Amino acid sequence: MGIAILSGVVASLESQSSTHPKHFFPNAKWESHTPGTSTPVESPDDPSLPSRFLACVTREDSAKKLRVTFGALGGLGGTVEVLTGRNLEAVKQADVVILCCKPQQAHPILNSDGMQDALADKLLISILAGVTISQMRGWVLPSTRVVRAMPNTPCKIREGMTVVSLLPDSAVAELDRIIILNIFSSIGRCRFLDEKHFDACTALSGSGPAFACIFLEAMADGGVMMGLPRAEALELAAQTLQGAARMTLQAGAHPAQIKDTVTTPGGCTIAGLLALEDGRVRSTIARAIQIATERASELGQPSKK
Ligand SMILES: NC(=O)C1=CN([C@@H]2O[C@H](COP(=O)(O)OP(=O)(O)OC[C@H]3O[C@@H](n4cnc5c(N)ncnc54)[C@H](OP(=O)(O)O)[C@@H]3O)[C@@H](O)[C@H]2O)C=CC1
Ligand SMILES: O=C(O)[C@@H]1CCC=N1
Repeated sequence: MGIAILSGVVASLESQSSTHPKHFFPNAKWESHTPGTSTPVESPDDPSLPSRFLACVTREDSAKKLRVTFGALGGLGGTVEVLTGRNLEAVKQADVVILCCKPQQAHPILNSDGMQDALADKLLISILAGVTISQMRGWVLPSTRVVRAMPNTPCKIREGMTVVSLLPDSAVAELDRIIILNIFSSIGRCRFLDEKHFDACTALSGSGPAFACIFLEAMADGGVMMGLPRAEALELAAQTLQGAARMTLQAGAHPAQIKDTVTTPGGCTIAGLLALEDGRVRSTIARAIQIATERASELGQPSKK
């Protein structure tokens, strides 16, 4: 997920630099550690804009993959510095850290020698499922501003959905909010929501691309069953799902209204819809979100066994 965030941010900065060159600061100090941690240091001209990125991992194999991935982006992607086993060194140089490790790795990482001091007075954005702001506050110094964000993989192509939560008593300043929006609005939609909704958001939009792709793949399979070539079936299914989603997002159409408009009386759509209802597709999908929400709440928590 860290790769998706950093790839999207880099792509966004590239497009800004070509349209608004004066807003782009290639030598500014904004560093980002991904996937383990992601750390920006502020630009001398505009402290809310990123310019330098550090990506941290523990395995040299991962580092090699990251260098290839970011190198292939070209431009700013080639400037991403990938560090192996050097979290502390990277965090010390940074103002903003994005924590992108697995939920159970947060505590050991944040409690490693020198990390609390390195994070003092900095913005720490965790994208971890399950791990609460209160838990993380207990693992850092009071001066570290802790925020949770739940992005999703489409951030990689700047079509992401990110939900951000901060506690009402949070010391998160206006500049932090601008930095958070600069990061996550540049790679898709970004919305602030109360932390009590975080597990549901984790399931719905965080895990959502996986659920949507089951539907996408199944639609394409149906087309293949009826003789369509695989590639065309997938294109038709993907563009159709995108079109329907955009009608809701851009035109404000309710899904039921879109469905009714497609459904010619006595036609083929109602025949297909009834087959879906026979398979209890709605409750199956909704229950998947429920179960995933319940599982999200367990992640990063002490085992009850
Ligand atoms: N995948 C998704 O769609 C989403 C995931 N998330 C959250 O993002 C987090 C990561 O998930 P995901 O990307 O799927 O998991 P991955 O296992 O793919 O990524 C974890 C990354 O963290 C690195 N890492 C592990 N330990 C350390 C460490 N001690 N120091 C530095 N880097 C470390 C790993 O590299 P190495 O193995 O080399 O150490 C790896 O690159 C999870 O907490 C998840 O809840 C949130 C939203 C969506
Ligand atoms: O599967 C997971 O736990 C993570 C969180 C949301 C998406 N992936």
